[in-house]
Amino acid sequence: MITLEHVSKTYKVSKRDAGFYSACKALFRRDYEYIHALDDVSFSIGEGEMVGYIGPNGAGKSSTIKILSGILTPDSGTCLINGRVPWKNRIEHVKDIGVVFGQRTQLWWDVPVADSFELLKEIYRIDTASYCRNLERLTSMLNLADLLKTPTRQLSLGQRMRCEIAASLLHNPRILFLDEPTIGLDAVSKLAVREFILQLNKENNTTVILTTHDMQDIESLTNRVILIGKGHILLDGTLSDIRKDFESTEAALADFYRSYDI
Ligand SMILES: Nc1ncnc2c1ncn2[C@@H]1O[C@H](COP(=O)(O)OP(=O)(O)OP(=O)(O)O)[C@@H](O)[C@H]1O
Repeated sequence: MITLEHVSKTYKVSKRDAGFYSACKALFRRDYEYIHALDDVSFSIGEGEMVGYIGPNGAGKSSTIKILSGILTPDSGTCLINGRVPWKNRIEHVKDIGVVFGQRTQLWWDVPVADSFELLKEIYRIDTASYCRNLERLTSMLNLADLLKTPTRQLSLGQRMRCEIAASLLHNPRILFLDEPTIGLDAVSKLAVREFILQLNKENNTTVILTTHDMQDIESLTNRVILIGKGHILLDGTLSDIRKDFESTEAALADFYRSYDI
């Protein structure tokens, strides 16, 4: 269903020292630095799988998710999702995927959440019957009834995240990309979000790819983990492959990161 083969991505960023002299110099001559975010990344994920995509800061997780969702084009390599190349068939591809970036919003800041949902209905061209059915189900599962009339800017982080997750699922996607979906949530909201994702996977067989630094998210949601460090895939297995004799997954991961110098 999802295949990524030999994908590499390098960012070219301009660099300059601080200060007026450097700013003037940069007008005439720019220095560039190349950041190899992904280097020969390959994996495949089957329908209905729940996979944790983990690694330290700057490892390349978000870059991978952006490539999988069609936002970013890799420099080399191939990616096929349900037979489509995400960055080439974007319009068709977005109908199949839902994306939640925990640090960004897809809701319009100043309008009530319900209006954002209506806009998404038009953008995704969701027919009215399925929209109403999905909205009703998501409202009850994520406990949104009291939030729908509130403008996004007035929601707490946890409330907003529940609305973000609902927004990403209104069009019934077969694949859900979650990039740190529980960041900053309190314990109750975390549990509610986890429970919801489990239920979604069980009932709809939705494929879920989850990136997070929260090992409890990984432990409770996924049975397969792909570990990336400095743009390379280091491990594709289970949490017990990482954990081995360590007391906690965090300790095992820290040791793993140290041993790979990542
Ligand atoms: N738009 C960009 N321009 C330049 N460099 C970028 C850009 N986006 C990411 N990078 C760099 O690419 C590398 C991988 O970044 P990425 O955001 O994919 O990592 P990540 O694993 O998601 O990190 P985190 O856990 O901190 O979110 C980092 O070194 C980052 O600085």
